[in-house]
Amino acid sequence: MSLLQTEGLVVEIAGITVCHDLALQIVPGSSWAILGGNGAGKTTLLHTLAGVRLAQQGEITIKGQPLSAWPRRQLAQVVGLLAQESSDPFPITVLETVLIGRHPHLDRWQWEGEEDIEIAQRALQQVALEGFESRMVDTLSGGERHRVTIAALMAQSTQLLLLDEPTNHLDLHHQVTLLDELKAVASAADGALISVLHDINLALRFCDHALLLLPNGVTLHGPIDEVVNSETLTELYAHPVIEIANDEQRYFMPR
Ligand SMILES: Nc1ncnc2c1ncn2[C@@H]1O[C@H](COP(=O)(O)OP(=O)(O)OP(=O)(O)O)[C@@H](O)[C@H]1O
Repeated sequence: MSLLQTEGLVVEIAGITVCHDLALQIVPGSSWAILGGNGAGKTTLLHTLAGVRLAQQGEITIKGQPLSAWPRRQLAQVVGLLAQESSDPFPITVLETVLIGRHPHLDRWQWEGEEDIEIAQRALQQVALEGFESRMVDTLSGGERHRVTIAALMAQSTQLLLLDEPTNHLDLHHQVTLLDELKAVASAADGALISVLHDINLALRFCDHALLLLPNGVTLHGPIDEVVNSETLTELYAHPVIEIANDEQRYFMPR
């Protein structure tokens, strides 16, 4: 069964059609990239798939059940969203922040238990922040803060991971290792990932499928090796893109 499916999906925002009549099928084990220029509507689409905003038309189903029929708490046990920016309205430690990821798994008045703390600590190890548990998040660097947010998502233990620019603020090493870790988390849950990415070469490395958001709601989706090439990328970014290949991998660069 698909983890996520869309039928006839129409998403619009601010007079822009993000997608028109989109039929997607996201199955366990797959890793999707959403690609498009600035303002194409990648975040808007991701938020629509997460149930944070409503589509103009069409159906979204999660594990065979309409998205709108999922109670919020149960949905948060299956679908996790890594938003582009996080805010810290009050003083909070790293461990407390990661434990927020456990809330969908707790009853309304239940405190986090030993197992939740172990899960949170494991997530901090996965983002290479062990030892940071009692640090206040407002003292962290941008990259460290972002890794805490990723750890909270990992601790949420969902099958479907929706990632909005997961490599923001991360250096080259952490881009690669954290995408590896996120893939491993999804794989261990027999799940899938959908990532908004601006780096085509990271998308080729970590994703097996791609959804391209072209102008006027036109979309192109399928196996990444079939839909990503210099012609489609040149159209997507309205900028000439060239391909360079070796025996193992294709790379794309702006001309
Ligand atoms: N709350 C809002 N009110 C009005 N317009 C909005 C709002 N949110 C987004 N938009 C507009 O909708 C369009 C799509 O925004 P979105 O953030 O989904 O694009 P994106 O593809 O993720 O962009 P980027 O690559 O720059 O992050 C943009 O033109 C944006 O200005």
